[in-house]
Amino acid sequence: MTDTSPIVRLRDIRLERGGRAILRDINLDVPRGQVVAVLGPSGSGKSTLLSALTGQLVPAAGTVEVLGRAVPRGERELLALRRGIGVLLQGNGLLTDLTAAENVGLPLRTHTELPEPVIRRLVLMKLHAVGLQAAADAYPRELSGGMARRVALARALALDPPLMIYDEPLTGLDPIASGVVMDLVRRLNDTLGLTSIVVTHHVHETLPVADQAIVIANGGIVFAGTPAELEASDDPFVRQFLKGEPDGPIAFDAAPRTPEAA
Ligand SMILES: Nc1ncnc2c1ncn2[C@@H]1O[C@H](COP(=O)(O)OP(=O)(O)OP(=O)(O)O)[C@@H](O)[C@H]1O
Repeated sequence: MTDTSPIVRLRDIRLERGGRAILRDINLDVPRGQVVAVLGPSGSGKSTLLSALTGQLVPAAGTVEVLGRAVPRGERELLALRRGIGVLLQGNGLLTDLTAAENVGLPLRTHTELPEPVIRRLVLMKLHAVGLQAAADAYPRELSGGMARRVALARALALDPPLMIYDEPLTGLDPIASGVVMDLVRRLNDTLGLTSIVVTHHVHETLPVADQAIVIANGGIVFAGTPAELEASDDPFVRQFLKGEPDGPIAFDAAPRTPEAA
């Protein structure tokens, strides 16, 4: 039977950093199979939200369920959960003295006891999935920014996680490389049966491949809906964010300012 429960479920979440509430009253369901864009101005708390999904940040209030279970506290259980979450971080995180293939093979060598020929085969499959099989023996410095991002993506996919999290996947990429990466995010999501959460402020590159979008601002979710609904919204928060205007209901420094957020 197909599991129709949300792959991520947040209920009444409050997230604090340094004793200050960054996000409050967050409720969110991420349905399986979707690409969900998490948008918001710099400093609004997008990365903070992600850290609650991976168990790096324990909420001050509320519940977080990922992959059908409450995010655990224990180190061993957290490691098991994280094997089911592929994370592509902003800086790629590729090891410079390893080839593309060795970078992609790293999670397989660290977390499985698969024999070397099987690992080699899996690595080539992952590189093929991102269109870079021919670059297997190249070092990161020999790759363009877009290619390096795709190698990092192949590595995030190495353990076949059902949930992919992308934190600003387009940072530093030109428009063509950005298009290639976002197309890949969508295609891999659909062909591998994944769910993808894409945190970004690259709204116009991300919305075309997203099923749902949420906008975070002023310490909460100010919009949740489809990209078409987002574009059509006349909510002042949404309009200000989409137009990138400094004046409006979103505080310029994006720090929560209301008394209850203190
Ligand atoms: N370790 C920390 N201690 C204290 N405050 C923090 C910490 N990390 C982040 N913050 C604060 O939390 C707020 C949200 O930061 P966060 O990185 O989640 O925002 P973001 O939306 O991901 O921003 P960006 O788009 O710039 O990456 C910011 O005001 C930031 O200064």
